[in-house]
Amino acid sequence: MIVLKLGGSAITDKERPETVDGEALASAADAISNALDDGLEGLVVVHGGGSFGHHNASEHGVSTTEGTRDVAAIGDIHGAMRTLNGFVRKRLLERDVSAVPVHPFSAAHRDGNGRLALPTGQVETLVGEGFVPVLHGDLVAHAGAGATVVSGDELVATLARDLEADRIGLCSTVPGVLDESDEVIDEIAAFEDAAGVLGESDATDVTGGMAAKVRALLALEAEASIFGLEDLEAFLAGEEPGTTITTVEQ
Ligand SMILES: Nc1ncnc2c1ncn2[C@@H]1O[C@H](COP(=O)(O)OP(=O)(O)OP(=O)(O)O)[C@@H](O)[C@H]1O
Ligand SMILES: C=C(C)CCOP(=O)(O)O
Repeated sequence: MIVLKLGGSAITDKERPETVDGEALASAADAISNALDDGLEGLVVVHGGGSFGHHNASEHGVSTTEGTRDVAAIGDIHGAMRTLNGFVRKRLLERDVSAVPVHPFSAAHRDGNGRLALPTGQVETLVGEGFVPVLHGDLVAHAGAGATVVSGDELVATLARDLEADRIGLCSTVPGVLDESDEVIDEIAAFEDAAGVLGESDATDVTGGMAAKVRALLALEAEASIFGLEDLEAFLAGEEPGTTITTVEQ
């Protein structure tokens, strides 16, 4: 089982609100379709927001911890992510990938401590039936806070754990985690290894950018890779491009 996140910053045009990067999304869809044609089985796709979702959430003052009870704001933020989900699935369907939507707002929630609960039975069953579920960063019901943002990275972490993923890939707009000289760091085994260079996103981003990504992946038992779009095909073929987030015995 592979859990793959298509970073919002990789598949959208960050400079323009609610604009897909058509070429980038097409190339991601090509890589996925080719890998399935080559025999890959068991793929779950999660995509982030990029120029969708983040600015809507930011305008409404909503983040992973600051919630809203304003139904118009919820419609706006969730609606933007559904729109992007439609674009992603369309590009996959055009290439005969059996992509189906799974919207976290309808299934997941956070408890009063902000802990995420995401049922994964439907995702597992869909994969078993030959589908490619396509989830997305979203809003979720949050006890005591209304609705808060859940990032695609958090969804990846939960799915990877519950579905016992063999491989986890985060395809972003950068070729990996970069050091002070903008060189890709091959391996990160502890947050301290890269704490000095881990920052937020350059774009409007309510979910914490690269630092949050590395933190979420370090908590997992399986190894994960962070890489750029140009390495998606290699990752799906079994290679470990970009930065590998290694696991520590727990
Ligand atoms: N050390 C670092 N190495 C690489 N990128 C970094 C680093 N520190 C901060 N960043 C920022 O993190 C961004 C990647 O995180 P971001 O959350 O934007 O990615 P994404 O998952 O592709 O997008 P989204 O969150 O919209 O789904 C990079 O574009 C860069 O601006
Ligand atoms: C901003 C929203 C609603 C989702 C963000 O998901 P992410 O881009 O994976 O952090």
